[in-house]
Amino acid sequence: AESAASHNGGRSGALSPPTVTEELQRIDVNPPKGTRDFPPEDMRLRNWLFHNFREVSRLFGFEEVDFPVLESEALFIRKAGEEIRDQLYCFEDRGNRRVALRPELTPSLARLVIQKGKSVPLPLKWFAVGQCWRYERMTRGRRREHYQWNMDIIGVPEVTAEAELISSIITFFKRIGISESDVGFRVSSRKVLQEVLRCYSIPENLFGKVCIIIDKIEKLPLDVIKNDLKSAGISEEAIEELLRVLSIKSLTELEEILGGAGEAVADLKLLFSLVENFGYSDWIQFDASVVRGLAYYTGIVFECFDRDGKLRAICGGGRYDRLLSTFGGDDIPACGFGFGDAVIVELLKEKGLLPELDLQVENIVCALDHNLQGVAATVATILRGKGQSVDLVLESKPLKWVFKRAARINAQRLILVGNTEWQKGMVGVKILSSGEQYEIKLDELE
Ligand SMILES: Nc1ccc(Br)nc1
Repeated sequence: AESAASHNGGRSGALSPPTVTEELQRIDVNPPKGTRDFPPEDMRLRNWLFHNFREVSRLFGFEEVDFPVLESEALFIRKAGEEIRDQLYCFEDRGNRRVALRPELTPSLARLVIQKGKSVPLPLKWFAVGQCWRYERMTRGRRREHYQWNMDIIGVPEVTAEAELISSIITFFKRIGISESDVGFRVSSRKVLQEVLRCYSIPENLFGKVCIIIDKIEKLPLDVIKNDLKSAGISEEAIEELLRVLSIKSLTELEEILGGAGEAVADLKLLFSLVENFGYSDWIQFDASVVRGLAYYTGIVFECFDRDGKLRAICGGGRYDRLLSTFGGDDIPACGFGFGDAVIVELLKEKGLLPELDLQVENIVCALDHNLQGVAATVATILRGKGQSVDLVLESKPLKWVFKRAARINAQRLILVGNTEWQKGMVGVKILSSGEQYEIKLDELE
């Protein structure tokens, strides 16, 4: 009954035929809305992308870290009106804890740095590649998950850290064939806004909220921005000055307006000179309107854009010197960036730079007679022991089927185990690209 049951769809007990509804009850085979599967060809591209993320991180001496995709919701509750908060994928677990699927990696990194405390001497150069989530109403049909590459330097107050991070991103672009004619960095500092707000005695605790409002300046009508700033308690005069400063397009002009004594101008001048030392001046430009949409940035901020203007920001980051102390940690300076796995693929498609990543198996091994299946497995084990990939044919199949599979998996070599050859301790080898074939002793196979 048991074996028969296994043949009627695994239903135990009476051998009644499946009812119509049971047969029609096929699960939804698509992934949840806004999420992606990675079948082999997509997984090869993702692995190629992540390999380049990790290779650049290694070249810059960064250590890989990771955190749970599920975090306490409290890590992401900030009161500055950020989109990331509005779209938090959060819920109450069975222990009545408020938890969230992480929307970004930086708060988790800050948590781990505080947890490690003095046991991890500064500076820290950590990187992570992790899936991040948002719950957005599907009306906009956007994704709800993406993978982010994050690089963070913890414990360095100087802008040499930001220069290093920008250099690492440019190194990544160069590795995959993207040049300064394809993309650029818009760079500014939140200290520009801070110095304006201070001139108008606007309290520091409004700083984050003002930045989040201004970050939407390209997406919302100007009068909405002005109303939001007014509602946040910013005077009309201060609003006019803020908007004037945000339209500045050169450091020289910025210095004329803010004066040369402030940190904003000093930081930006030093950053641009450091980036020039790397030979990367053509990659970056000052743009006072760059503020980024995360409340915790306190200094240099940057984002990378495609010069054709067809895509959303490719990556972005900046300095966040107060984040650790807001979590109750020491006052440790930090900066970092996030680089998503989706826009970069759109850019590579646009530029015809997607890599050719075919499956490649070195050997397909097949027993010509069923009684030689064990020998075929031994041949596979020997080859694998030599570091060679082997697709072992696991069933009795006609040779035509084997050749068809060999072509589909792009095998380089067909190893045939047949009685005639095996009597002599030999196996048959066929090089599938040239058609060359020969017999060889098993212990000479390499
Ligand atoms: N933060 C975030 C998370 C997930 C996606 Br898709 N985009 C942005």
